[in-house]
Amino acid sequence: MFELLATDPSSSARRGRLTTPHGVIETPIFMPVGTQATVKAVHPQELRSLDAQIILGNTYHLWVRPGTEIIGAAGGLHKFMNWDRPILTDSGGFQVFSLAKLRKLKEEGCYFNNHVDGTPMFLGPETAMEIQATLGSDIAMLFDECTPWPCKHEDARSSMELTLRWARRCRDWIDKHQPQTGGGAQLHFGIVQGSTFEDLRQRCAREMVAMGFSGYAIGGLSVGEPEEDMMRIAEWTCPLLPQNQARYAMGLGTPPQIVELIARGIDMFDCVLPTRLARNGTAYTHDGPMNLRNNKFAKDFRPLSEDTHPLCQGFSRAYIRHLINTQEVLGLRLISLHNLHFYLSLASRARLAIEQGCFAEFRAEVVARYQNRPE
Ligand SMILES: CO[C@@H]1O[C@H](CNc2nc3cc4c(=O)[nH]c(N)nc4cc3[nH]2)[C@@H](O)[C@H]1O
Repeated sequence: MFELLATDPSSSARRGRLTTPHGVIETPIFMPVGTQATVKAVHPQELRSLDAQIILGNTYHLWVRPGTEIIGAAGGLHKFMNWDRPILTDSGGFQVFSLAKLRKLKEEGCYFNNHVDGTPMFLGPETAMEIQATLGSDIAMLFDECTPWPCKHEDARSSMELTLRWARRCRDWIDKHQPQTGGGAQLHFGIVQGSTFEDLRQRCAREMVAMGFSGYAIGGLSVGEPEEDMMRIAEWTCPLLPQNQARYAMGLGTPPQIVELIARGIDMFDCVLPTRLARNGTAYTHDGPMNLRNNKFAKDFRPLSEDTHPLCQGFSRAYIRHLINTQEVLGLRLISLHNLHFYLSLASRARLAIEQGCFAEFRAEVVARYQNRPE
């Protein structure tokens, strides 16, 4: 259940609260990505110290390895990974198209050879629902086709119509196998497709909402489309999604993109950038990304940042640069913790700004100060 707690007079930003079987999520929220049952290099207790309220898992990856038999025998994904707060699992559609080999897309679903050992597999709407029921995630995403970008209107339409037919099959599966609602019941989010076409996005939103899910994601974003298209798609779609349900922009984004999407009515975000870029030495700051491998930090003994996680305090830029250059594990851990702190506190500052009626000033400050070029 999603409660709308406050709205911003200067934009479509909202302050909300989403209740799930493993806990309450305050929105707007950033969700650290934990694809293979771990947020890379970060301990669950560190995630709690970062105030991570919900993390992501992935159906495709966990089904391929270690497999649902093992995770089921462990009692589900929470027990398996020792994480007792909410988990959202993506349905696997995106990863099948971005990772698997020799894919054959059919009406019933997708046949492919998995990316690890080439074993032939099949993933369709009902299979994706069954896997996520076994994982026991708090929020399960419907099985959809992430429409590639760019594409022609007719291709976007047929892809979006396939996503709607698959959504119907997910709906029927849920009604048959998980009819209970509330309490410990798994939530299911629909995913709106339609590429960069307003008519398709609006038709998909209307038909997805008519099937009645617990929340809605905007899919088909962060696939290479220009930022202005990303923002326009959010503007077209959010007004057609229920005010009293959560909206989730999948795979997004940079700090300014997140703030601009909050302003357009998005409540939930996931992005690999804070953890992925940490592994190549890039730390986020309010003034933009800072690549610590750069020679100019060789004798820079200032702290990583004035605004960082307690576990990252006491380490200089020069020291962290040394760790990254020598592939020392502590280097990627420190920057991962710092970047997750940056993204999670950005969301927390947005929540406070909406509550205090100063979101417009917060938005202007974040966007003006952040320079997309690495320092
Ligand atoms: C730009 O970074 C690359 O791109 C990914 C982020 N971008 C992204 N767009 C997505 C769209 C969808 C979708 O339409 N449907 C479903 N079910 N899941 C999705 C997951 C998505 N993730 C990162 O993984 C990274 O590789």
